[in-house]
Amino acid sequence: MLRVENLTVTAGQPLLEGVTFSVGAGEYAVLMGPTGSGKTSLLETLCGLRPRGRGRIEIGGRDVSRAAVAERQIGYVSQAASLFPTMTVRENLSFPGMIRGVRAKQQREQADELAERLAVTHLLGRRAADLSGGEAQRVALGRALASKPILLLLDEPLSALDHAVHAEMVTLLKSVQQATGVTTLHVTHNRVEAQQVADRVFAIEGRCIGECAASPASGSEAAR
Ligand SMILES: Nc1ncnc2c1ncn2[C@@H]1O[C@H](COP(=O)(O)OP(=O)(O)OP(=O)(O)O)[C@@H](O)[C@H]1O
Repeated sequence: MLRVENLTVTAGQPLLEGVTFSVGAGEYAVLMGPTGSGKTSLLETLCGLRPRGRGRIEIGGRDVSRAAVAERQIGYVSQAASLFPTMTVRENLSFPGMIRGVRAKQQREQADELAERLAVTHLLGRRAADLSGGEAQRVALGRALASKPILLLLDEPLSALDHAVHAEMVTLLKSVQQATGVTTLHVTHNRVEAQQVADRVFAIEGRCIGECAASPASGSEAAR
């Protein structure tokens, strides 16, 4: 689970203040908010990539407010898939295991299992630079899951995909999240996407975050 208490998010200047919310273990939460309101900065703060002004971040019942990035047990898929372009898909999927000192055989087995789950087995030998946008996002999701995170952060993972691939990825994201049970926080501008995946929806209002009582798509147009 993720619990955030009274957090300040800064990027040069304070963006969000008194941020307090929680996502239960195994829940799929979506965060929405206007462009430039601080969604990416919040995710980066949760990861430890950006200094936290003040406040407390608890992941899986552990206070990680001062923990190093690698100790937070977070899988992060950023806006651009950010794969290692000259590495193959297998090498990208094996990378988290490799830096944790996992044995080569286990790395191979884990890459095979993730590739099967994400339907990219046929791409294992291909360089990441040669993947389509949808393929790259599948692999980025696999790489984020390879470290067996207890919290998965997704920053607009589907925003660059065409309609058909987008629909496939929504189904895949939801099924992978349910199968792994990983607590998830997914940033999107797309209200329909939010409605399709979310157990709970949060929105940035001013400098704070509030929970939306109703489904974000009801009675309104999709933001897409
Ligand atoms: N390193 C930085 N130094 C100064 N300002 C920054 C820095 N990083 C981000 N910002 C600013 O902070 C604000 C919030 O940026 P952020 O990327 O968190 O917004 P966002 O809600 O994710 O936006 P979008 O929906 O467009 O992706 C923006 O005005 C951005 O220009």
